[in-house]
Amino acid sequence: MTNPNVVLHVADVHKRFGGLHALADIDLQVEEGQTHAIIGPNGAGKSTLLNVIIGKLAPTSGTVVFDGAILTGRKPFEINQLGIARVFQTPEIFSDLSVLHNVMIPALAKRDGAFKLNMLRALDSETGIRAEAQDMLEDVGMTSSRDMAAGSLSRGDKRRMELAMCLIQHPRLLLLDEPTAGMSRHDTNTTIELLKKIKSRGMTKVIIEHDMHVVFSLADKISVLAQGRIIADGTPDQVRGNPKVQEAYLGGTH
Ligand SMILES: Nc1ncnc2c1ncn2[C@@H]1O[C@H](COP(=O)(O)OP(=O)(O)OP(=O)(O)O)[C@@H](O)[C@H]1O
Repeated sequence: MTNPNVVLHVADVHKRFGGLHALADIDLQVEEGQTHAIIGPNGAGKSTLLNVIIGKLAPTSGTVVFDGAILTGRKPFEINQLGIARVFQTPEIFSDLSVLHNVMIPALAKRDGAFKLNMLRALDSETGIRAEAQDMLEDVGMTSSRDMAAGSLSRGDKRRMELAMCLIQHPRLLLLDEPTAGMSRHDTNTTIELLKKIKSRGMTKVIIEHDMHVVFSLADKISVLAQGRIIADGTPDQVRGNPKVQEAYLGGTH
């Protein structure tokens, strides 16, 4: 039976790269308001799965349904417009522009349907979006960096800025690809607190993460991928106690 709380359903998805079966038989159901972590060893298929969800890769077979709409076959910007935003492993930012302007651009692009070069000229006249971008920067604790060139930020601050760039789009589903990669323990803990704050507002999140401290601090549900298949699925306690997971992942080098 279909669970009415499921907002994202990856149904029977396969992805082949030539002879490599990178995703096999993937069935993933993400419930509204939950933080769903996808973990697994290197090469398990996590990024491939995320890329299938956001429309960057077409599955070989199977479908992805978000909030009743079939995503399969749609372009990444169309999927973004339906309410899915992604925080990348490597932030995509405009290095020469200020932090504030970087946060304004996704809001303008969403409003106008696509990014246009003349947006850069119009940035200062967009007072409403400017005020909202300032609020987002306050949320991620970056008000004092507002006028700095984005390229001069530390790695941790770039990632926090990118989170503000996603939040300003008011996504229904936020996809996070290793949000704390390369961060110090202090920045990691700040990011965990920030993501908990977002969760308390009811935003649904799918998170790929290698750091088990982050996963177990944030996740309501965990799906474990190994060699392209989901080998376990459940609450953190269920997954932690699953011998298959311990063998494939937790007991390994991670
Ligand atoms: N575009 C591609 N063409 C061919 N093979 C690919 C492509 N993208 C990924 N693969 C292969 O698919 C498998 C899954 O890769 P993927 O990057 O999804 O794993 P991952 O779980 O995200 O790994 P990591 O934790 O190292 O980022 C790997 O064997 C990888 O080499």
